[in-house]
Amino acid sequence: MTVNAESSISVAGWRDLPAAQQPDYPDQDALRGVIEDLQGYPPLVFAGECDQLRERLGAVARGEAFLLQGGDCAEAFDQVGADQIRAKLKTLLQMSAVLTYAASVPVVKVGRIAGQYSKPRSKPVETRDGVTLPSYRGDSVNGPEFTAEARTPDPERLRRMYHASAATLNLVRGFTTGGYADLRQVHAWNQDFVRTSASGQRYEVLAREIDRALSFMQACGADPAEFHSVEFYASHEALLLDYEAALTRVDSRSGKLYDVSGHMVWVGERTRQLDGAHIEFVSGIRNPLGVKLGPSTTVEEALTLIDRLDPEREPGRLTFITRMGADRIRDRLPDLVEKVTASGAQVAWVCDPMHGNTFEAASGHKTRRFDDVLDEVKGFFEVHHGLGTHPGGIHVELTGDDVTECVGGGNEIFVDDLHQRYETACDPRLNRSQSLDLAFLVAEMYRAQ
Ligand SMILES: O=C[C@H](O)[C@H](O)COP(=O)(O)O
Ligand SMILES: C=C(OP(=O)(O)O)C(=O)O
Repeated sequence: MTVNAESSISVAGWRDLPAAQQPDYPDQDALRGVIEDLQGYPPLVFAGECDQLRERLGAVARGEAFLLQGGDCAEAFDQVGADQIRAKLKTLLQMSAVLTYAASVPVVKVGRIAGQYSKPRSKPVETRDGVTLPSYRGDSVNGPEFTAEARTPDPERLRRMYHASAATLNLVRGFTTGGYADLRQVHAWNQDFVRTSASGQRYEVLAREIDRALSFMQACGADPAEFHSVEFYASHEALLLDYEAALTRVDSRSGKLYDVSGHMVWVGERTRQLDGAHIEFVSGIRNPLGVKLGPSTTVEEALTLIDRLDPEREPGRLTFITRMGADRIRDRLPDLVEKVTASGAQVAWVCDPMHGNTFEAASGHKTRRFDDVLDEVKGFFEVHHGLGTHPGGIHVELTGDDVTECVGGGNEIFVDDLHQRYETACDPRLNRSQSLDLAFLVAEMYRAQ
């Protein structure tokens, strides 16, 4: 890889276009200094890994695999610890084991991890007791504390994001290849969950079937390498374009540009304007791309996004992550899927059942109901079943910790419990038990089809 893509093949076109949701840095010289440094830092991921993920997502688009994408709403610098990273990974591995069995296809595992530090916000400022300050935009931009100092965008935080992402990826690579992800161990954790969770009985049949399948494999002497390590990829929202551009490099093998800040990047619902900087930027990189599609998305927008981002119609290049809301998915999704499919494009369709289902509880906590999350996934499966298309996966905000941020689930959390462990830096996440509930329930849906 050569450094600084902007001096060779260009991704610089985005600079002439309006870029939504960018921080207003008071010190532009400091920003330039950090960006120059970042341009010289080593890649966090390799182009070949991005290509491999694109191939895996190609299988999702063709209906031969399922995508499990999940992790924090917003990673935080003070949460880059072994325990937190291990707990997230453990939860994703447990979910993936259940889904693999139920779907009988490979599950492509992608974390919202090692780079998910930047948040688009509905409002640029926040007012408390008559004091107005810039909104918190993620640890890569400013601090969550409500003081003028913390809320002032600081470019040094971009450097911290790079180092936090590198440390996280390093540990994730160790965990996923160094024995921690052994399928028998993951299955034992799931059995433990089934035994101890309030809703566990419901999942006993499935857990027993998985147990028998594993025992059968063992009796046959089958012990494939895939049982002992997993492929795991990192993704985040490509929001801060100065950072993403600084980490965009020319791949020496192909001469093409890759954003080496993560394997997959996505463009969010608030920044996917067709004439905006974000779509222009990602159109120039070879990473597999996601685009979030909310309930206002028109068929024309979806088709234009395909023309811009996947002109070669390459399965795996583009994933549409729909986030309609439980009450709208059955209305809004069918037309999009039908017309996109009729156009001949082979995108992967993935359901984010979180972002269309947020509401504010009387206590002031932003929350989501587990039942709405589940209902949106159900609607997603129903729509695809009705059209004969592939429900390609789920994209979920979750943590491995026992937080109390979303209400409902097997070990029911009530609105009055929210204050107990409400720790998210931005939006509410499913906790470990709710995440596993979701995996078992999605597995049941898959089998019902
Ligand atoms: O995670 C997504 C967005 O950043 C988040 O939903 C925005 O939340 P806000 O409406 O509180 O700004
Ligand atoms: C901001 C996010 O989602 P959306 O763009 O769908 O609102 C997110 O996934 O963090």
